[in-house]
Amino acid sequence: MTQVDKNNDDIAISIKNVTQRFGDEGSPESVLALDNISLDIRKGEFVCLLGPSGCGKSTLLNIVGGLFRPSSGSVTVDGRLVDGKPHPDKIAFVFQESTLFPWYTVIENFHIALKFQGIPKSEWDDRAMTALKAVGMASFAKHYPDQLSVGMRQRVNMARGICVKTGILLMDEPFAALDEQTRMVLGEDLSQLLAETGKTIVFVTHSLAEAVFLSDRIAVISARPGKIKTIIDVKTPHPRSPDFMLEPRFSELRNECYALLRDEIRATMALQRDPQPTGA
Ligand SMILES: Nc1ncnc2c1ncn2[C@@H]1O[C@H](COP(=O)(O)OP(=O)(O)OP(=O)(O)O)[C@@H](O)[C@H]1O
Repeated sequence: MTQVDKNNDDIAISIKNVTQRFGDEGSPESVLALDNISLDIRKGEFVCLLGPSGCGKSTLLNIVGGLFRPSSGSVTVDGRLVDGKPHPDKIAFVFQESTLFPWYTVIENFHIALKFQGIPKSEWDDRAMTALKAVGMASFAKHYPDQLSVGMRQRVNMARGICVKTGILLMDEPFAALDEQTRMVLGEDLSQLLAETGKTIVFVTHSLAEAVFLSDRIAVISARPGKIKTIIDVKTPHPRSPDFMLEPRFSELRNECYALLRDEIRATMALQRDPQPTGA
């Protein structure tokens, strides 16, 4: 399914007919990971990529982030072609594992990211402390990463992604290693930060509840080769409070996502049991 927004000024990321094949077509190791994906993401929008394991969510995120070039199709960010090169002035990443440098303190880790972005030194502390306060970690600025719990490290990691002045944040299962309560609190923090900063966020998750709680739109992706199966509009403004999860609409959307995914998960399991011989 193609989702195209007609108002180009409003579009932060435009993904057009992106197909990704790993390995040479016809060779035994060839994998068609993404098949003709098109999606326009508006400025300030929060879009989740939701789909079964191996459907190509991370591959798509990495192509959008310029970590590599797709086999065919294109991605533009603010109208500029992302040509297999990272654009650290426009796009920041937050990964599942904390990517903090262990030999620097929390605040020094922020300084490095801000320096890399060319932000004047006079702004570093203000920016870092504002972001750390937003995730309740200001009193840990002088700690080293290994003095923090996994959840605390990931809060810092998220705050660092937010404090840099890119308009776009790509988040690949940033809460996957965390317990459910911490995930919920960080989800609330993220919804608040989204409302305050107006960043465009593309977020990969396996959690249906997380997808519904955070997203403006959920792109449900089919089993490999990944295609957009449907787009679900959530239509509740940010910031969202935990009360949103008690609304009947929340359960309805969650159930809708599950109904859409169930067959895809079965298809993935069948593919894993009985892999296609070549090129699938
Ligand atoms: N560098 C690579 N070389 C070869 N195949 C790859 C490469 N990266 C990904 N793949 C394959 O492409 C497919 C999609 O992988 P990807 O990691 O994007 O899926 P995903 O939806 O993010 O999975 P998960 O939810 O399990 O993290 C998988 O079959 C994977 O094995």
